[in-house]
Amino acid sequence: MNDGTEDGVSTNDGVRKAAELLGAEPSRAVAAVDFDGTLAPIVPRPEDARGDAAAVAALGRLGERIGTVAVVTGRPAELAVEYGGFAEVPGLERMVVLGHYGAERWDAAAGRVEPVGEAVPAGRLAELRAGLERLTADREQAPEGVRLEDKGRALAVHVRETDDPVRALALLDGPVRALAREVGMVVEPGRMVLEVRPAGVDKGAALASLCGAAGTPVLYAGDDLGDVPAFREVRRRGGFLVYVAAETGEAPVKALAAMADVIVDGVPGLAEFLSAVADQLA
Ligand SMILES: O=P(O)(O)OC[C@H]1O[C@H](O[C@H]2O[C@H](CO)[C@@H](O)[C@H](O)[C@H]2O)[C@H](O)[C@@H](O)[C@@H]1O
Repeated sequence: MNDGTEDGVSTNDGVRKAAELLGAEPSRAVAAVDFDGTLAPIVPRPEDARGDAAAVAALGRLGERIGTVAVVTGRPAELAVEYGGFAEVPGLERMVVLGHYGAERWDAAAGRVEPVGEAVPAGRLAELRAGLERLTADREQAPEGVRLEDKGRALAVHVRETDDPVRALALLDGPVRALAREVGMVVEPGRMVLEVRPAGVDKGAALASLCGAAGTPVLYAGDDLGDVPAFREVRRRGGFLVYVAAETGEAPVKALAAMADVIVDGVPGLAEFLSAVADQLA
């Protein structure tokens, strides 16, 4: 954890404030975290990402003390459950995973994924897949190292493994947006990635449906642009926000840093923070 002095809030103050908020009504309280870059360290290949054992255990410790713990992610819910290693972790027996930015919900208690809302027709996804395959095979528009991740309901174009990711993103941005428009989907930019996903969902709406009525005490932690709607929703509800600053040397996400109550150093910083909040609640 850093001392959070950039925004004038020490992390110790943050731990105390977060524990006070969640502890005021523990049975109603919600603690939700993003997956990649928050609970799982960033790695070059999406399929190699795994939940950090200390961070997952800390989330479980919170789960033993409050009503709801959740993961809100752009990943398919089932994949986040598998990569997160949530099975058998004490305190996560009732956890919720909201996948695909809220288009899927997995409840640990039921052990299955339910779709939320309308799915994009298979034909449009096939059209998008074909367009992105053509684009990423074209070396004039997609440099060596560009990778396509097929997530079923969405596709992501990754540039982390190219020689110059910033240039690769600049080259791909226009063509990816054009393909998204053609199939009526939207582009979600993230850390070294451009994702094409269905419109009509975001992490703010997902979190709102999880929290329900106003007044639910809520803490949220995230690291990327896709978390901005969740940060806004939590701010609107008077909740507590943790920005997980990148450990990989990437530029900070200013919108998150500006709204955060506390800034922690990467996934290990979040593990330490959640664990300290759980200690205070004990
Ligand atoms: O909402 P999130 O849980 O943060 O998911 C957002 C995207 O994360 C993944 O990509 C990111 O993590 C990869 C593994 O560490 C990394 O290689 C990549 O550069 C990051 O952008 C994931 O692959 C995407 O599908 C998610 O949408």
